[in-house]
Amino acid sequence: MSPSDSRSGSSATGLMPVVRGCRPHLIAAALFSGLINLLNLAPTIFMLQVYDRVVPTRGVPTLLLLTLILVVALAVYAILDAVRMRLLLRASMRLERRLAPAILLRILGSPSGTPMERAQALRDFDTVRGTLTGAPIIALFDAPWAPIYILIAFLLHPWIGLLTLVSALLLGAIAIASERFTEPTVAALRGRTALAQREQDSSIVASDVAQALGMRDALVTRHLLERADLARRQAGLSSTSGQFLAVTKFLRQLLQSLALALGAWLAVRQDISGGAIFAASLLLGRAIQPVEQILGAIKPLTAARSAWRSLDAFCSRPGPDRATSTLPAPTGRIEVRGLNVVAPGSDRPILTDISFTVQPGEVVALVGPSGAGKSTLLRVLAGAQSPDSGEVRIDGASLTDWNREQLGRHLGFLPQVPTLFPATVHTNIARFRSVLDGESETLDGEVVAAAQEAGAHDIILGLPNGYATMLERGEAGLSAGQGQAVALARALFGRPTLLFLDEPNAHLDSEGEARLARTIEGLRARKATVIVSTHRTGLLQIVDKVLLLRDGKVQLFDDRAKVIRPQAAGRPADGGIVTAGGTR
Ligand SMILES: Nc1ncnc2c1ncn2[C@@H]1O[C@H](COP(=O)(O)OP(=O)(O)OP(=O)(O)O)[C@@H](O)[C@H]1O
Repeated sequence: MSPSDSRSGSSATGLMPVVRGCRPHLIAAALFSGLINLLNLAPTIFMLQVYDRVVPTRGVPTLLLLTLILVVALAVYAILDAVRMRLLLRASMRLERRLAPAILLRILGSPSGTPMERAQALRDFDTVRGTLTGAPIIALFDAPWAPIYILIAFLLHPWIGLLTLVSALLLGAIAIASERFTEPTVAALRGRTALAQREQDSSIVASDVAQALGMRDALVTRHLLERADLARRQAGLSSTSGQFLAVTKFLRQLLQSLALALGAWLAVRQDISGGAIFAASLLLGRAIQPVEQILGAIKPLTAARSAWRSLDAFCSRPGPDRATSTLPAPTGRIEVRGLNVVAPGSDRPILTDISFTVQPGEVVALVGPSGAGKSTLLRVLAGAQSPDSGEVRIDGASLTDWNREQLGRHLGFLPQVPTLFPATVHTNIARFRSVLDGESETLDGEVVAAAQEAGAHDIILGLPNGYATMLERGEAGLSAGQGQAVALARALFGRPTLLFLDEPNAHLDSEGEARLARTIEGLRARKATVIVSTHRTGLLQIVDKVLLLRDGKVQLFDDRAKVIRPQAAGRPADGGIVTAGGTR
């Protein structure tokens, strides 16, 4: 079963519907928390009974019975505590099962947000899921039980009840003040830490280039400054939280001792029994414990809440889960109508009002100066980037109506940067099909066929482990030409009928270019539609049409024969484009 089949929670916008599915576990955990908190009173009651019943009467059998009851109560307490943790674990697993596929699909399958925002979304999810099984959530469940302890304290004596109530309110107020003080810093720190981590990761990946360009010291200084700033803010936050914690600890000790003193005074006045002196102190401790726990849990709970909000906002954006139709395999007709793309975060046009039609089996060369928009156009055609307006139709159906996974199997895309994944060459070429369908000889055959069609078979056999060569860091372990050859084989895997190739000859020698020309001839022979961008002119001799882009606009789209100057025998192919305006 593929993730797209199992994303039960992905169709709803936002996360609440899925979280509602965890409600039974959370309600049960809350109920168990109630029982646990009631059983938490067992030692207090035991002590009251021992002082007031056993000691005055010297009743050893009563003591034995009371001890037995206490042992049973504490054992049940321990069991319930373990069951409560199991319930929370199951809620967390459920969240993982129901939400992780939807979030991963959104992260990997939709253009929602920048890559950094998408990476952050998964970290946010892990924070939320982790909080569900940790001490902070337990503190939340225990908090409502403080009033019960206060009530019992009132039953002991109104003065003891009042002191317990005041103590809980005082410590509660400190908890709230601490939250108010620290929340903005926690949120800001979280964003800055994530940014600093991403910047450090980028520097590590590009450290070789930085060294070559003499940028090492500057980068080290930049990160040190960043780290110093973060450390300063973290220290400020810890110091504020620490002060609140210190005040809380002081008050706790003081109030418990005061409870003891108050109990003793009431006992001297014979208002309460001797046992109630210690019970008063214990009860006060129990009543303020949940408050203290909440104080300690504020930081993680605030972080989890802010992670939750960002995740909810991310999941409320348009996702990949629009209902799409499974259509017949495309024949390869491409219609582009009024396509416009602007640079992200600005209104600078990259592509303006692009319209053209390519018939099945045609080979089109996409040419134009650097920055003309060729790569952007190919990315839009392949569905790797969404246009700001206009549309691309494949066999009459808009790209947005196609089931992307289905269309992807009929589509080959060679991006300008090969973008190989950390896996074996085989897995890369097979587009990770083995993960869904398992290894098979048929799959091996298809991989080798694609590599042969791309002219990459011999290159791959020359790698240390051939097709099993592990690309630890994508194409980093390969030469530029090898990386491009593997990426071309991946584009040709599964004999696609639509091919979008971005400068496939960028790293090829003349022999490689001739091989590429044969590959494209082969594609034309099997009626595949090919749009290939190139700066080199050799390929122009074998295409059917030429599309010239300049400043993001179509300058010319016509049959090759009408626009390319024929190649003179014995001359290197310059393939100059001839238009009414002269040679380009
Ligand atoms: N992510 C981006 N953010 C902002 N501008 C971008 C982005 N990607 C591309 N551009 C801009 O879009 C324009 C077209 O870029 P594109 O890579 O499509 O050109 P190209 O014709 O393929 O160039 P080349 O031949 O050098 O590869 C350029 O001006 C580039 O600065």
